[in-house]
Amino acid sequence: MTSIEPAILAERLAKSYRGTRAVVDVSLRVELGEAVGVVGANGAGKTTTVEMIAGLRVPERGRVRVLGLDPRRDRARLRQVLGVQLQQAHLHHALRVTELVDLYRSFYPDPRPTGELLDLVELTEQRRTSFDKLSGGQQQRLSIALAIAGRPRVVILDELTTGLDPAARRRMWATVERLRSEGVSVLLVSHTMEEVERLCDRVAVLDAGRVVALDTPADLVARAGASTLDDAFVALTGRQLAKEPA
Ligand SMILES: Nc1ncnc2c1ncn2[C@@H]1O[C@H](COP(=O)(O)OP(=O)(O)OP(=O)(O)O)[C@@H](O)[C@H]1O
Repeated sequence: MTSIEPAILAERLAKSYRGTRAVVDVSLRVELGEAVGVVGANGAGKTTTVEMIAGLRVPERGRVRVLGLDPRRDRARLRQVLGVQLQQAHLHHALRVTELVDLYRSFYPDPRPTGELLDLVELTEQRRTSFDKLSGGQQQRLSIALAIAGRPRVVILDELTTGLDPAARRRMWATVERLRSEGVSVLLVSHTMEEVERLCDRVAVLDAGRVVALDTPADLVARAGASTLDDAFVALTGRQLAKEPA
């Protein structure tokens, strides 16, 4: 691992599930300290892509490197530098919030303090609540705290704010901005154009398992001859954005 390696390098990834071609050909690169958004309609292949980058799914084709590490060969080292928050957290439901946070902290040599993590995601009041008694948004916020417990250098956030109320969403954005100010590289899957515009340097637009555009938000808008990123998305993919639940 050298310092000149990009944070994330994904080359020509492909993955099918029993005949469904989820990812056909995806390449993307996240430079050190950069935040890249991944947008696309439901089923475009976003989660499958980030799961392959995180080493949670084996690509059928293509190559992934995270800070120069191979997610499969260098699994133990990768765990020390990569934080992953996925759409559905598979956590031990009977454990309390602090127990889960402390369990995750125990995996790392220099974890963030428990109090700081709970504070960042505003779960201090719920610290003694078991995971299965948290609301959906609280579970989501906890999964973000766990993803950053080990001070990762790269984070993958899959639908960071889906299901969060507007105030919680803004706090999550502030958390990502703080990570960025610490030099953390970010790959962020999102359905919210406002979110990627605010948080990301560049945005990859996925459609039917392929990257159809990868550029700064401003250049995507200009290239599509659109006036907003929402409009650019529709022009680039021919699809309406999935509406978030109110
Ligand atoms: N475990 C699985 N088994 C079978 N098919 C799957 C599985 N996971 C995803 N798929 C299919 O692969 C395709 C891509 O799914 P994926 O979850 O990667 O898309 P996505 O862009 O993240 O969608 P969303 O915005 O709805 O989260 C879809 O057609 C989906 O139905």
